[in-house]
Formats: sequence, structure tokens, C-alpha cells
Amino acid sequence: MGAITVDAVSKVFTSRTEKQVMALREISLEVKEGEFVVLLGPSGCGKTTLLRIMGQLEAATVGTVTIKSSKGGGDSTIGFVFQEPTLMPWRTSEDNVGLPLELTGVHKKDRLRRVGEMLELVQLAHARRKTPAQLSGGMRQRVSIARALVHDPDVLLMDEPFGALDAQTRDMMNIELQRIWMQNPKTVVFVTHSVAEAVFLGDRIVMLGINPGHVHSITEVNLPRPRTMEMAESQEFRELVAELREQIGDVQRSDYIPISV
Ligand SMILES: Nc1ncnc2c1ncn2[C@@H]1O[C@H](COP(=O)(O)OP(=O)(O)OP(=O)(O)O)[C@@H](O)[C@H]1O
Repeated sequence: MGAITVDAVSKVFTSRTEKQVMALREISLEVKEGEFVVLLGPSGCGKTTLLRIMGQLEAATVGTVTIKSSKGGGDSTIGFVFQEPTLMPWRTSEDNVGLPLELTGVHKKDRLRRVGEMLELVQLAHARRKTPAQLSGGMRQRVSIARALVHDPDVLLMDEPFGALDAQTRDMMNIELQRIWMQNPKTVVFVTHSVAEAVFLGDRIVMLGINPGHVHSITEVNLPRPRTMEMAESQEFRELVAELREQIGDVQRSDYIPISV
């Protein structure tokens, strides 16, 4: 597992019109080993940008991100899950999950064993020979999660992974993800628009403010695990959701004018 340190990260984008937009300003954040951190905040506050910088898919304009691996030595490894499953349509679940291992030259026998374990973990062993078109949206996302975990990454970065699913499937996937995470502990950073999803999943919720993106607040969720759908009906859960919704409202009411620099 890995610990993530975000140190004074700012990001300025230069658009096609050559106008510069500051998306993030001086974000500092520590994600502890094995922690499940959720990034929450109104549209445009920079959640995806911050996640992409953490995953080295995007460079920070200023500041640094360090991922310290508890395995020691070598580069830290990262698993990604995006809103769209990005599976190869002609490949079976087994072949999609095994792709990262294939690309790094893992021997077929070891690869199949590991892929089998991952498909068991996401409870899709029965669908190993199916292609994405033969799976439901929730099943496709479970294949993506298995693929993201197959190389045993130090951290798992998830950008609205259940945003395209219907409400019922999304609830089920939240329960599933919690089970997978408890069975196979990882450091997770998870982006969402849904306050209830954030409270259900997170150890801590980092609320980003806008104009430009910055850390507005950090909330610890002290509900015991495993969290259940019944728990989501409790007063404590509802109060936390209400408090965070109010915070989002406050953030949104602050004038949003992207800062040009
Ligand atoms: N490649 C880019 N070029 C220019 N501006 C960008 C680029 N990517 C993001 N931005 C701008 O940076 C800001 C933050 O965008 P980002 O997508 O990170 O926010 P977000 O909180 O994830 O939004 P949403 O919740 O709507 O997905 C926005 O003002 C966006 O327009």
C-alpha cells in the first residue's frame, strides 16, 4: 500500500484561446496508507484534475505529489478506475483483467492464476468468458475494478466510477466496493458528486472549494464498518449528509469565476 503526499499543488491550464485558467491553488493533503479518502465538491472545483495529478496523468504547474510504497524500492504503482469502464470490447473479462499483466510480460500461468483470484474477488468468476457487451453496467465496472487491482497497486484512484449507473446499481456497487476494499485493503482516492456515496464509503471526505480549487474542509466519517444500507437511514448518517450538502451550497454560492492568470 502507499501513502500519498500532495504538497502545495497548483494547476494552471492554458486553453486553445491561450487564456490561462487556474484550476487548483496550493492544495496540500496527506492520504494515509490504507485510507479511503473521497474528493467531493461542486462541478468544476478540480476533483478530476487533482486525481489526475495524483496519478501522474497530468503534471502539476507548481508543487509535488509523492506516493510512498510500503513494499519499498522501485516506483509506486497506481490502479485507475474511470466513469467509463474503458474495457476492450473484443476481449473477454478474463483477457481485459489480465491485460496489465500481459503488457508487463507476466507468464501466462501466473497471469491466469492472478486473474482468477481477481474475478473471484469481484464475484465475476462465472463471467470470465464474456465480452463487455454481454455484461451489465455494474458488471463492467466490476471488471474494471478487477483490472485496476490485478497488479496489486500501491494506490487505487477512482474517478466517479459509478456515476453512469442507475441509483439501485450504484448502491449495490458501493456495498461491493466496500467489501472488495475490506477484503483487499488499499489506499483509495475516490471522486464523486454524490454526498451519500461519499459518506457511505469514505474514512475522510475532502471538500474542495472553487475559484480556484482549494481544500475547503476535511470531514472524518466515524461510522463503523462494514457500513450497510440500514446505516444509511440512521440519524447520524443523514445529519452528516445534510451538513456536507450545506457546505456544497456555501461553496457554490461563492461566486464562480475561473481565475485567469
Ligand atoms: N484540459 C483542460 N484545459 C483547460 N481547462 C481545463 C482542463 N481540464 C480541466 N479544466 C478546467 O479546470 C477546472 C477544474 O476541472 P475538473 O474537471 O478538474 O473539475 P471537477 O471538479 O472534476 O468537475 P466535474 O465535477 O464537473 O467533473 C474547470 O474550470 C475546468 O474547466
